[in-house]
Order: sequence, then C-alpha cells, then structure tokens
Amino acid sequence: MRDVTMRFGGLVALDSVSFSIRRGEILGLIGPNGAGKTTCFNAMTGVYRPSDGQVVFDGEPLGKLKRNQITRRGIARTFQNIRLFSEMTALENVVVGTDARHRTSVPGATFRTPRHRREEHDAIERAMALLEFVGVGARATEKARNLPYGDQRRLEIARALATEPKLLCLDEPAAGFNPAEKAALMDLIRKIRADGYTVLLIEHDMRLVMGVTDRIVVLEFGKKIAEGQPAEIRENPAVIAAYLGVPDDATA
Ligand SMILES: Nc1ncnc2c1ncn2[C@@H]1O[C@H](COP(=O)(O)OP(=O)(O)OP(=O)(O)O)[C@@H](O)[C@H]1O
Repeated sequence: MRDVTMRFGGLVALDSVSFSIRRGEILGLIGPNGAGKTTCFNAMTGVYRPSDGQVVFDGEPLGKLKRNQITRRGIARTFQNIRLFSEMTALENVVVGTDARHRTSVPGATFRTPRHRREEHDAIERAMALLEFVGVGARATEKARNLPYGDQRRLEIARALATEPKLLCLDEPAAGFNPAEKAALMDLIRKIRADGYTVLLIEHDMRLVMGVTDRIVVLEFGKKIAEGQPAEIRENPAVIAAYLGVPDDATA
C-alpha cells in the first residue's frame, strides 16, 4: 500500500497508509474497532478504489483492476462474516474457488471436451486435498450450512486457497473461536505459510496475533501508528495507548 487514502463522504477511513508485505511472511494488521483494517482488505482486493494512493502487487499497480482480475493476479481473502454457498457441499464450495484458475473456454465446458473433463477431475482432486489440508476432509460431501461453525471458517480458508493465491488475506479468522480452536487455527496459519503462501492477518485476539505473525502493522483512526515485530509492538507506547481501556474480550 502506497499512501492509500480512502474517504467515504466526510469520513477518512484510511489516511495516507503505507506498508509492505514481504513474500513468505505472516503480517498482522491490528487496531481498535473502526481503525480501517477491513478497508485495507477492500482496497487491496478491488472492492474499493483508493481515493488517493496506490496498491501495488508483485511490482504492478492494481489500478482499475476488477475483483476477479485481482484474484487471478494472486490475492485471495476470507471475510469477517462467513460467506459460503450454504446449499453446496463443502467440496463444491472449494471447487468453485478453483474455477478462478480454469482455462477452458465456455464452449469447452458446454460440450465437455476431454480437456474440460480433465480440468474438472483435477479441480476435484485439488479441492479434496485442500479440504484435508485445512482439516475438514471428512465433511467433504456435507452441505456447507450443516458444518459446525469452526469447520465453516476452515472451509472458507480452503476456498480462498483454491484460487492458488500468492497472498492470502484472512479477516478475523478466529472470531467466535474457543481457545482450543484458536490454537488449532494458529497451527493451520503456520502450515499455510510453510506451504509457501504469504499471509495478511486481521485479528483481534492479541495472543494469536503475537504468536503467529512475523511483523505487525497497527492502525488507529485510519492512520498507521506503528509497525514492527510482535515484541516491539507489544512494548510500543502508542499501541498501548490505542488499546488502553479496551480489554481483550471487549474487542473480539
Ligand atoms: N462503505 C463504507 N461507507 C462508509 N463508511 C465506511 C465504509 N466502509 C468502512 N467505513 C468506515 O470506515 C471506518 C473503518 O472501517 P473498517 O471496517 O475498515 O474498520 P476495521 O478496523 O476493520 O474495524 P473492525 O475491527 O470493527 O472490523 C469505519 O468508521 C467505518 O464505519
């Protein structure tokens, strides 16, 4: 993000925010409610166009690219509120994600050419592997809406990974999780990084953020107030002040 400003009418949701994500790292994006974290995701994934400044990915400005074009460039995200196709099976939800990568033309799909059938077969295999990777392989044939809440969150991650992103953006993936689920999620995020992905993580749970990230960017009222390694951020007076009086569980 280079000097990204995002205005909504009179409200400045992001005020000249700049930060970089390094290949292969887990970067945490934190800040009190309304600080502008989700707006960063939206600016990075083409939901909003910055009022000012630029988002540059892999050396190229995202400019006026549409959301699906940005997905093809390699940025995927999950949402604060789960957005799955609830009537589809877990497997189908992930196969839909792999479609972003399909190269077959519409006629190829309509007439079920051998190439299309091969791609379909590969997509299902890959989707199954992803379900197993995130730990919901046993529920592949169940409708998404029938999955327990935690598994739905994992399914969302599998679907995002299906687009083969270079950068995976997770928006509060641990929302509503108990401590055991949070610990398991930390393991999964580390596993995702070990697999070669780069991860940007919005998360309110400080223990999780501090435990899993390599670096952290802190926003407050749309401005970047700090950036550094978890240990530095924890000691940073501006960060402490921003969070003062806001107990952990009040922000979850
Ligand atoms: N589409 C929009 N129209 C108007 N205001 C918006 C819009 N999107 C975000 N905002 C405002 O921008 C500010 C930043 O919101 P944002 O959702 O990015 O914060 P956040 O840091 O993600 O907060 P939270 O932790 O509560 O999710 C808020 O004041 C919000 O009301």
